[in-house]
Amino acid sequence: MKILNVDQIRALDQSTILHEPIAPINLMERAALAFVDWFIDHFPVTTPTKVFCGLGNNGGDGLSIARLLLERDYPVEVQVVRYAPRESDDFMHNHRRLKLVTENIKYIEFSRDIPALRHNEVVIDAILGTGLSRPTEGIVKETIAAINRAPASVVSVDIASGLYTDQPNGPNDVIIEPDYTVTFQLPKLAFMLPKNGRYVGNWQIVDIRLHKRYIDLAPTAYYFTQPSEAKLLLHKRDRYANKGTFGHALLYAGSFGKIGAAVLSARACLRSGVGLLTVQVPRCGYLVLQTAVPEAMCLADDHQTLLTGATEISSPAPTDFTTIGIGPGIGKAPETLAMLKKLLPTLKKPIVVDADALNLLSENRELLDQLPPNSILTPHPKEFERLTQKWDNDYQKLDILREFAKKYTIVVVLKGAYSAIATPDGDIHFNSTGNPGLSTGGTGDVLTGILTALVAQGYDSVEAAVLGVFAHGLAGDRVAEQRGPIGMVASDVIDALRWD
Ligand SMILES: NC(=O)C1=CN([C@@H]2O[C@H](COP(=O)(O)OP(=O)(O)OC[C@H]3O[C@@H](n4cnc5c(N)ncnc54)[C@H](OP(=O)(O)O)[C@@H]3O)[C@@H](O)[C@H]2O)[C@H](O)CC1
Ligand SMILES: [K+]
Repeated sequence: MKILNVDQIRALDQSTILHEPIAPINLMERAALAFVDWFIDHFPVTTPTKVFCGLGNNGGDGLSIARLLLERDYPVEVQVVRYAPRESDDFMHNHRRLKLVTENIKYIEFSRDIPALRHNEVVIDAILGTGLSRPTEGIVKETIAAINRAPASVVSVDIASGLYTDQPNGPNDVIIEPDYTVTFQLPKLAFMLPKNGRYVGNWQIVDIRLHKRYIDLAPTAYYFTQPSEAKLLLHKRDRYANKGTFGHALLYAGSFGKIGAAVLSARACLRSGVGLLTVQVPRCGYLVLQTAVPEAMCLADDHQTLLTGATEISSPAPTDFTTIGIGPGIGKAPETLAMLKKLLPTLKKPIVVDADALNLLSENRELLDQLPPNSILTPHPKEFERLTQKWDNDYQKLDILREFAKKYTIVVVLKGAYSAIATPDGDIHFNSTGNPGLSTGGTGDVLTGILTALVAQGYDSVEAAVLGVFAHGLAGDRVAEQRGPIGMVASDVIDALRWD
């Protein structure tokens, strides 16, 4: 699913009006109906509801929503925030239609006009939408602040009033903090950014049948992965395939006290369809691996407690493997750094790099140029900051992410909510699965195993990252459904992985 910028959203509106064709007021009515269908599924007809309307089309939506709810016997009061002397044409049209249904339309011009809001009420926020062009001020700001202070539930129409669609807000901007945002047709970039969480709430898309051709042709760098899109990436298995068909992966993982990371990444790799797996661990981990993951072959490093890359038996060369995953639990010992320095220049095929292998790269940035093209790095925000720089806001973070992936011709999975996958050609795919339960030790090791398995099976790196991150988050969602997010452990995620 594409994420369009505010100018494209406006052009999409116009394109729909022109090509369907449909009168603007009827498109507004369609949007209002889609919102109301959602609303009546979530709030009973007895719910006291206050609709706060601005003077533009977001406000026009609000007037239409108020009328439709009144026609469905909801107890609705309309509060028009009169922050400017003029209203949009569609606002006026809906204002006239609403007056046919109710006289109970109040106007907020001064602080004293702002109504009290009780805990059992629901506020529908239709003050400002994607037309926001400056920080809220005056009576708009006061009304928003009063709504935020009130105990009532809040549902924002299209986007929280005061939140920019695709640019950073200022630190002191006053923005609605909704419980829900019901947005039209496509997600907004603002919804994808961690710092905006409190200004988005639980967001839902309602389809208002905007011009599909415009969407299909609209250029964008931002995408939001849908289940159907992830499913399309899945390679079908040929009945005559054999284990050699699905690659032989090599994982470098573990150090004394962190052999569990090797176990988790190995098990996840096997649960993600790799044909054969070899895991190189420090000698102290050899018995653990062979016991905990009998399906994996194991190379014991010469060193008792950490990885040096040397093994006493004549093992296959790293380049003999289909792909390599490196990082889970490996630590940052000088000997392990030496191993990484020796390994990287010999590799040509994409590898998966995580955890302390990333931190070693951060401390030795000249190694970044030696990463094989299309390798996949999986930093969490702190690791990414060490790899690159500090950022002032989430939008700047996305620019840094995009430039970094392009500069080194790599795929970067910036983990978090929502995980952002940057590709070598400058796109960013936001993942749509996952939950806070995944913030538990070892889930990163699981993801490394998954991605290594997918690359070993022949998925190109972007496909592997988009599909692997999606499947990882979806497995976490299954676990959260069964047992709640608290108490989820990384092993549960492995057991909940599905590839059908
Ligand atoms: N395709 C769709 O998604 C559809 C969306 N619809 C709805 O339309 C709004 C966007 O409506 P628009 O009229 O463009 O803008 P807003 O309603 O968000 O804002 C109205 C005007 O308010 C002024 N403005 C901007 N910032 C502020 C501010 N901080 N304080 C006060 N006023 C502000 C600005 O006008 P100016 O001339 O003052 O700059 C805005 O134009 C979208 O969000 C949807 O709800 C359609 O209804 C259906 C299709
Ligand atoms: K709004």
